[in-house]
Amino acid sequence: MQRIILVGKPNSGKSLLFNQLTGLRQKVANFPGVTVELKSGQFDEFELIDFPGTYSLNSLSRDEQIAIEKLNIAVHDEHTSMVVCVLDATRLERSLVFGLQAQRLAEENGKSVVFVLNMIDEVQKHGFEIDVDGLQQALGAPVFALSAKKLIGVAEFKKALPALVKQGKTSHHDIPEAREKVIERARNISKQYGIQADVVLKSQNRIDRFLLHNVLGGVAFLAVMFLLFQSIFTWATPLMDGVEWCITEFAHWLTALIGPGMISDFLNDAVFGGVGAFLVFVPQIMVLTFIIGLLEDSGYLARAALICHKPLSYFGLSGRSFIPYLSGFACAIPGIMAARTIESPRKRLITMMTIPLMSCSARLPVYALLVAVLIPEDATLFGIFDFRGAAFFGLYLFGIIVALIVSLLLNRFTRNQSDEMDMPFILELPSYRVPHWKPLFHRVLNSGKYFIRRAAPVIFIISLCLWVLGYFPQGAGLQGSFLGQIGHIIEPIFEPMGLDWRYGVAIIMSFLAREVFVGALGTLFGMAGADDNIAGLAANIQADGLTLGAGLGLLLFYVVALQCVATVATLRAETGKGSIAWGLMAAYGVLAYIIAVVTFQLVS
Ligand SMILES: Nc1nc2c(ncn2[C@@H]2O[C@H](COP(=O)(O)OP(=O)(O)OP(=O)(O)O)[C@@H](O)[C@H]2O)c(=O)[nH]1
Ligand SMILES: [Mg+2]
Repeated sequence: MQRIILVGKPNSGKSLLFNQLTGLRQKVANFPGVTVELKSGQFDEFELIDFPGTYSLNSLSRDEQIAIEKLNIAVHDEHTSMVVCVLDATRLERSLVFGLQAQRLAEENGKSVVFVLNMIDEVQKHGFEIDVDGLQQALGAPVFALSAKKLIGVAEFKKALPALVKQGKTSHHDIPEAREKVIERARNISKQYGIQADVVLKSQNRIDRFLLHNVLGGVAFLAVMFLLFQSIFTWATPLMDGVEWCITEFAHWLTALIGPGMISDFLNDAVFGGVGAFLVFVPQIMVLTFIIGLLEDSGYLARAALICHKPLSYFGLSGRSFIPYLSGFACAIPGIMAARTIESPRKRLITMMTIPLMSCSARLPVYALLVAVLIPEDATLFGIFDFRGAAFFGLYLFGIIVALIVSLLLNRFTRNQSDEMDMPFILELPSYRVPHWKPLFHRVLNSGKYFIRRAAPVIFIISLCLWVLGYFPQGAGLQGSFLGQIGHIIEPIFEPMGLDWRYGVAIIMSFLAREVFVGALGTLFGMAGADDNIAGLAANIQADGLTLGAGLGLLLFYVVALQCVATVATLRAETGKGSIAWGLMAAYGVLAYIIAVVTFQLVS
């Protein structure tokens, strides 16, 4: 199959164009360095490959190096027929530095080149027009002006591309090799055909004067972060109540239909109690995805990274660590992958090792459940903020603080002379944009679907096993059941945390996946006879008398413990060392246990 490769400056809209051409849904966001791996899809009869963005052929960061290596391989490959180079029309000069280098590389190897002048809608919005024919002449290759977002010119491009690929017309232009010369030519071309950069920058600067201000910028940053975590709780509550109501009503209806007996016990305890208790929290994960998506699409993230650079560098991290950290709030795995954009190998390693301390969405159900148990519903902070929301913020903050302390220690232990010379922190600030709503809503829906698909089967199987072990021998009650007997053996481990064996079983099971904690507890409490309040697990736990110290200790345990096999596998792949990955799992496990025990002893 003939291959088309899609290259260009970071944040120029390659992935969005890739999605429009292939119908796939690769991640698109408004900051440089979103795509860190090659992604492949099909367009027409061709294979289309989306590359990570690169500023030039001599780059330092890991993701760009990978892209450059792969680009070199691709242009030598006989299957590659065309290089499509995406230019950001609002930042023509910067796009052309890599664009011209890529054109030279492609033409040297006999591949044809086409330029896409993307973001043309933003140029038009400012009342400008670009002389596409002139630009075409200057570059000596076809140029398609389009907007991958507003779909201007995309249909024409789709129509013309196959013929151009088949034609395979290659030409040779005299493009200089030296970087300075390339920069000079890029500047000349953009001066002649591009729009004046300050037109676009003006409105951006006005906002940045506030958001990047020494003091106000910091305050705005903290406010944004606080609102983020507050809203996870407050926005999601009505949705969660809705889901809970539906599950409870359905459970009552179905069990009434079936009548009492073993099947009805099973449905109540394992299915509605276990899987149902977990489903209640899915809206929260969707709200979190929505808010992170808003931040990513608006262009604020790059500013936040800039604000955080100085404070983060005290801990041996870089401003570039911020975006991987924030991705870690959704899930550690893409967060660890995103760390590839960090230039310094040591900072990259420290960032990867501490990302698992960012509270990922799998912890949300556990937090929400225990916070609901420990804090009364109508408690407010200063009469405005929901106390439960503030507690959420506190938990996330605790994870961040532990991550910073661990980074500081790792930085002390691994520092050596050679990397004392820090590279300057350079990050391109993207334009502020209105979020692209449709993909954002798709992403939100997908996050819910993905979460259910990933966790529900595991929770179902575990609930089933727990239920069988807890139901038999029949009539012995939960305490006398097989599960109870096993539970009593492990109980001494959890006693110092102030927890009985039922929590112990749920904690051990949650090393498979954190969400299992909620499902397992749901099943266990369901079997203990509290089944008139099926999905209302929080109320059941409250009635059972979980103490504040033990509950708080348990929460902090979940903040710190690394209970995710997939994360360990990713850490192993990205660091190249299994010992680091498994070592971290053990170390965070022990630390979490100690924190929980100390909290229980202090608070009780
Ligand atoms: N206004 C406008 N925005 C666009 C257009 N194309 C892409 N964008 C936005 O530009 C941002 C970057 O898009 P991506 O497709 O992620 O860019 P990329 O080139 O793949 O970036 P990297 O993966 O970081 O190299 C996103 O916020 C897109 O919504 C366009 O034609 N017009
Ligand atoms: Mg991309």
